[in-house]
Amino acid sequence: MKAAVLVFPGSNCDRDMAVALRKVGADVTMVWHKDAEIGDVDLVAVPGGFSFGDYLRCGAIAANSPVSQALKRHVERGGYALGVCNGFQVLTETGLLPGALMRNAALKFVCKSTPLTVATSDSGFTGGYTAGATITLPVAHHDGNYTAEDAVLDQLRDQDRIAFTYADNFNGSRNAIAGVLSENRRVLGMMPHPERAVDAATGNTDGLALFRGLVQQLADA
Ligand SMILES: NC(=O)CC[C@H](N)C(=O)O
Repeated sequence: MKAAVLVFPGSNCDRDMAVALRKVGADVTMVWHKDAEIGDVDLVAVPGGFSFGDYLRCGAIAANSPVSQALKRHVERGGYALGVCNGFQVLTETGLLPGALMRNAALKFVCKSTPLTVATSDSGFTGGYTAGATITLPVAHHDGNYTAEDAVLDQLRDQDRIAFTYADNFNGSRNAIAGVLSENRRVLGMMPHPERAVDAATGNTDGLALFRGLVQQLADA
């Protein structure tokens, strides 16, 4: 699998993402946000962090970086994209995923490990999990409160595009949504951090199945 990890001023999970991808054998290139081309890759990962200091709205300025136009072209070509935390915020701000991430219900930054339900295993990202399984992943955000209009929520449910839900909906997300898929199921945005859960040395490997599943999916394609 060839992967690119985008890097914005203020990204802080870009290297963790690269480590996780390399762990499952990916050939990883880091791409600075001013680059207008990403190159021919299978996956573009948009990492977590505080791009542009979270000014304006989380992810809003990054969504207007030159590299985000290249990201859109990659997705239009049918490429895979994974946005984690700030990356999920960037994907909603670019319009590549529906909805928005608002301030957490308690208006506090939350940093902890939290249980999630795998809502669908029908995607390249979630195929390595069993639907309905509970996994635990770290979260670290202040704007993770997912919202969308009722019609969008209905569509996400009817099209089986909710990837993960919070078992304990600590941030107030509508329908406890922690991650959503695009219509072609090749773009995933999620607030929890699978890339921080890929090594037993750090106490959790529940994120590994996501990266392994993607490699498997690409190998089978
Ligand atoms: N870890 C992250 O990517 C955090 C995203 C964003 N800065 C927030 O706090 O909501």
